[in-house]
Amino acid sequence: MKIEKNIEDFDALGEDHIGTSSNTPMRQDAFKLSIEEKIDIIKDDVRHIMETLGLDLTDDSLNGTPNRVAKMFVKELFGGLDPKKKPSASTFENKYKYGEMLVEKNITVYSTCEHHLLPIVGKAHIAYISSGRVIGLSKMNRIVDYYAKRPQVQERLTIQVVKELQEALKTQDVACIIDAKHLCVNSRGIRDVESSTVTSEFGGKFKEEATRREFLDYIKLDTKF
Ligand SMILES: Nc1nc2c(ncn2[C@@H]2O[C@H](COP(=O)(O)OP(=O)(O)OP(=O)(O)O)[C@@H](O)[C@H]2O)c(=O)[nH]1
Ligand SMILES: [Zn+2]
Repeated sequence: MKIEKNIEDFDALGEDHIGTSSNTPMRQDAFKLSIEEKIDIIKDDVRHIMETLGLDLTDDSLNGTPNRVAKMFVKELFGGLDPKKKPSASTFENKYKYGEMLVEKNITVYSTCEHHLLPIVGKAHIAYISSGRVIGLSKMNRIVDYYAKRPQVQERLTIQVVKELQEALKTQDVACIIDAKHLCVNSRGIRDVESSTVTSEFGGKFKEEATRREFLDYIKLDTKF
């Protein structure tokens, strides 16, 4: 396949440039195939995996699985690789002059670990201090969901959420903490059911102890899954 860089598509993905640590590593021909073409190719790949495992795909319970999995990958679990799905982060003027921290906590995170393609399930907590703009509350949940719907490592997801909000809100004063369970740790390998992973990214004023403490006090990090 011809490799061509399509800068517009990458910009729409929210990636300023390809290959830096906080960007999702993408092939340069990532946008050459349509959604339908991707589903068609992945369907055959899933069928191949299942047949290699020895499964009889003429069984009426297994017959639809390759197509089902392909659709789920492209449209659901990894839908955040499609720049068209990027939520519009509508912001408004801070007319009410609200000057304190705003915290959106317990945002549900469903993502997929890029090392094992197993679920990451947890909660994200976001805080920002307005520099003149405010953002619709649901947009923060949508931004988390968009970046979560990719093969991910939790560190990158945390940073991507903060960068997106910093850009939308035109301020560095944004923070995100994610507390999540990785099924690759909980259900296989070391099989530690209890452990979870906490990641954080603190921008601007959140680098200061008092501001960071206020955020942590609001969320109390008592997340239950
Ligand atoms: N830093 C980081 N590591 C992750 C994340 N999700 C999964 N991992 C780790 O990625 C590592 C991959 O290590 P490998 O040794 O190549 O994989 P593996 O042989 O399956 O390792 P085990 O899980 O220890 O059985 C594992 O230690 C996972 O726990 C994440 O979001 N961040
Ligand atoms: Zn994993």
